[in-house]
Amino acid sequence: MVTAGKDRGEIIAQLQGVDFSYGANKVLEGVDLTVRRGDYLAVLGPNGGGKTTLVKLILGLIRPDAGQVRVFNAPPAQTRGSIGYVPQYTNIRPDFPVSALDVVLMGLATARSFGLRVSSAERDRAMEALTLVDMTDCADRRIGALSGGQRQRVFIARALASGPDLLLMDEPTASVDAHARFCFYELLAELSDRVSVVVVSHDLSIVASRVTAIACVNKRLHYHPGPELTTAMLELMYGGHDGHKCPVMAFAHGLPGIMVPPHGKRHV
Ligand SMILES: Nc1ncnc2c1ncn2[C@@H]1O[C@H](COP(=O)(O)OP(=O)(O)OP(=O)(O)O)[C@@H](O)[C@H]1O
Repeated sequence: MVTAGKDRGEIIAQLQGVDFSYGANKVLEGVDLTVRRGDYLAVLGPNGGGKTTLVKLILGLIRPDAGQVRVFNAPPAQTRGSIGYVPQYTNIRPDFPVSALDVVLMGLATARSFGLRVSSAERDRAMEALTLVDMTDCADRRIGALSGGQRQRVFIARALASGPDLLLMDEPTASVDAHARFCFYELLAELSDRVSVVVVSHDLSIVASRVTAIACVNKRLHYHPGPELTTAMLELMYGGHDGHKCPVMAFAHGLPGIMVPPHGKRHV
């Protein structure tokens, strides 16, 4: 079901020289990004910086004004099945009458006709996906009765059920408390051995998890192939320059797990 054993390092998604505007509002400019098999990439940036727009481009929901987006070297609209997408958390009615397992089975719905009975093989596949996110105990529980963090795991299982090559998540920890968030990031690190992971987040603490790379987006994209936030990245995200540090930069310099080289000693 998942992609363990495939060629680590193979290019899965690639953006080259991408510009995108909503009308007169230029949101992304000259964006280059390569996602490879085995990556666990955190995409950070301020509100309105263009992170969700980047996600939509990779999903092929919108097309760039300039440059190109390729997924497995094809237009993303043709290779959508290779991406498991976990959208930003949306409220679910607590009395919504579907179980966690039903939700995961929905991830297989495109692979079979709606309305057909679920086969035992599909059920096994859905349970396997729930095992990957450590949620088998909750398979029969109502989705609306689960905590925000548990629900997120079920939505990840739904995205994994069809065996994607890339797990793409937009703000998955919005409704998850600090402790559960740490466990959640550990889970993503474990999953990245089987499926490449790209996580859009506002949460700088993700950098202290086992991410393999960071991309900071604020119209332009700054990529760093390691789990460090560089000074250049913080400047891109939050502004400020030597002698006029913004509060986030001052904070980040003292945050355990976040390594910011001294000013004037930049990684990139
Ligand atoms: N459908 C749309 N039509 C017009 N403008 C849009 C649309 N979607 C986003 N924008 C604008 O594009 C810019 C980038 O938005 P985007 O959602 O990509 O940012 P983001 O980094 O994901 O922000 P956030 O962290 O707040 O979710 C913002 O100025 C936003 O107002």
